Formats: sequence, structure tokens, C-alpha cells
Amino acid sequence: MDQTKIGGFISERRRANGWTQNQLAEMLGITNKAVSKWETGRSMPDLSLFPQLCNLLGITLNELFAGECIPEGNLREKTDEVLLEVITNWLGHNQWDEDVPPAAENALEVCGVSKVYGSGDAPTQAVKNVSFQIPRGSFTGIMGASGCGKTTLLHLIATIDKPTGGTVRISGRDVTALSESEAARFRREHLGFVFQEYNLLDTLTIYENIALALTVKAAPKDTIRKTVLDVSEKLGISSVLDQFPYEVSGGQRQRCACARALAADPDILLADEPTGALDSQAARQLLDTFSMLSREYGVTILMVTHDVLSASCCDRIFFMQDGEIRTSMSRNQENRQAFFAGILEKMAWMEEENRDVR
Ligand SMILES: Nc1ncnc2c1ncn2[C@@H]1O[C@H](COP(=O)(O)OP(=O)(O)OP(=O)(O)O)[C@@H](O)[C@H]1O
Repeated sequence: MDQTKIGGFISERRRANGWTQNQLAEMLGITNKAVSKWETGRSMPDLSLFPQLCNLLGITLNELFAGECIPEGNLREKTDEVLLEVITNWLGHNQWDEDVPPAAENALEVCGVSKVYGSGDAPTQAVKNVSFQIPRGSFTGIMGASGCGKTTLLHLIATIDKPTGGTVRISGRDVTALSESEAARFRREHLGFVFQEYNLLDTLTIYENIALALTVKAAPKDTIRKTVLDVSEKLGISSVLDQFPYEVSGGQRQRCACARALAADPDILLADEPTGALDSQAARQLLDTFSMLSREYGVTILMVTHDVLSASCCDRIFFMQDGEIRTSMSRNQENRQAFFAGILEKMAWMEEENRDVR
């Protein structure tokens, strides 16, 4: 395997697309320096980035690996064999023999999870011995006042941060045991994120922003197209696919972020205050879309919020206080107004309990 030739090939294809190293790095979610190192043959891209890279550059994985060193006439018959050998050598083991774990009933299992920030005289225990499970296809909320530990807990679940104690299982896999690079790959392949800020790339159209997530899965172009159109229809943004993020409304931008997360078919969609930057009508639309996605399409959603209206759209809510899950509520057959009233009551009860303790 000739790193310099592969790097040269990446560079040539990038230029042919009219992109700078910066632009390619931005699309891949990596640093400019990493792209520069590949192109000069000083390093190779992480294996998990290859499918995305190929899709962006409009080449197959086989072409990228073998095209530069196998005569073109022999390419068709040789490439699969060469590719497999290159990847196997590179990994030092045969990745393709990996056991695929059976689908777990719970999308998420959080078991005795704690997080302490800092040490010495003033450590902060942000999350204290938290345990809960989330079944597949449910829409769950984590609710609590500012500083109670919601975001910290979400980051621990999202593999962005490591707990001080306990385990997090996603689709049966213990994600707390992953190394940093394994966690990065896990996030790309198994998790979808929707944040308060939309995190869309302004230089790409809405269509391209949604398609970007799919390239990670090395899907063929027509599959990408079908998925983007399908997911856009579900989210009601089919009419703005050719526009750029700055040309559409905040609500449409957030639904685009949601479509991008869903297009890669994640095990869980993690949302952190997703309605925070939206007006009330757009917020309502997004929440109704979340409910519809879990009810009709079996999407598992975990949303962190301090907003009672957002929480009232969930099937189940966990109430957090001072780093702990104090109590939970299920909506069951209740309508949204009744659930909303129930949440307010529960919050008042928690406040009263707190006063009594003090
Ligand atoms: N990196 C950090 N280092 C030290 N302490 C931290 C860090 N991140 C969070 N904390 C502390 O941990 C506690 C929980 O914070 P966290 O951001 O998880 O709460 P939150 O409920 O998400 O709040 P908000 O709704 O305001 O975002 C707070 O006391 C916070 O100050």
C-alpha cells in the first residue's frame, strides 16, 4: 500500500471537486491538518472515514485503495481481493469476522452512572448513581432545572465523556469501555444528534447537509437520494432541499438537522434542548414530528429539556435534581394537556419535598 500515491489521489479528486483542504476537512468533521497529512502521505485516514471520503469524492472504496496501483484493465477482477487484503493488513486482524451482537430489547441501559468533575477540596458530583432503561421506539425526556446534570448525563450516554463509575449500554453494547477512536466511530455509526444550535454547513444545500451523514455508511448514490427524499418528506422539508441553510427558517433548519441525524438510521436520536432557539410554533412542529417519528417509525428519542411543554410530548419523563433521578412519569393513555398538568404537579411536589428536607 503506497500512502503517498493514495494521498496524491485524494488531493487530485479534491481539487477536481473544487474544494480546499479546509472545506473537505469541514465536510468530514476533522481538522485541516489531518487532510494535509493524508495528501502528503504522512498518514492514512481513519478506516471509518473512508466510506464518507469516497462518497464525497465520487469514487468507490476499491478505486481509492487499489485504483492507483493496479492496471486499469485488471481493476474490475482484482479490486475486491486487493481491498480486502489491504484492509486486513492494515487492521492487523480480520474486521469482517466480527460478531454482530443480537438486537437488544432496550435501546439504552444506564446502570449506576456517576460523574465527578475535578478533585481535591471542591469536586463537583454532577451525576450521582443514575440508572434507567429506554425501550426501542420510545420518546423519553430528561427534565430538570439548570445545573442539575442533564447535559453531563447526555454527554456520558453519547460517549462524548466518560463516567467516573457505572456503565452505559446502547443496543446491548457497553460504550463506556470504548477507546476514544472507537467512541468516535460509534457516534458516527450509531447515534444521531440534534442540538439547540443547528450545526449545518452553510456552504452545502439542505439536500447535501442531509446526505452528508449517509456517506458514512458508504451507501450507493441512488440509495442516498432515496433516503434523503424519504426522510425529508417525513420531516416536511422536501420543498427546501435545494436551498442553503441561511435561506430557510429556524424551524426548517432544525428539521434539516433532525433529518441529517435520522438519515443514517441511528440506534438513538439524542436531543439537547432542541427547541431552545425556536419560536413557539416551530417548537411545537418539531415536537409533534418527534412524537410521530417514534410512534409511526419506531425511532428511539432521548431529549434533555427544562421546558414543561417539550416534556409533555414524551412518552416518559425522568426528573433530575442535584445529579440524581428523583422520580419518573409515564404518559400512558393520557392526552397531552393532562400530562402537562401532571408534570407541573410533580414539579410542585418535588419542590415541596425539597423544602421539607431543608
Ligand atoms: N466540565 C465541567 N467541569 C466542572 N464542573 C462542571 C463541568 N460541566 C458541568 N459542571 C458542573 O456540573 C453540574 C451539572 O452541569 P450540567 O451542565 O450537566 O447541568 P444541566 O442540567 O445540563 O444545566 P443547563 O440546563 O444549565 O445546561 C453543574 O454544577 C456544573 O457547574
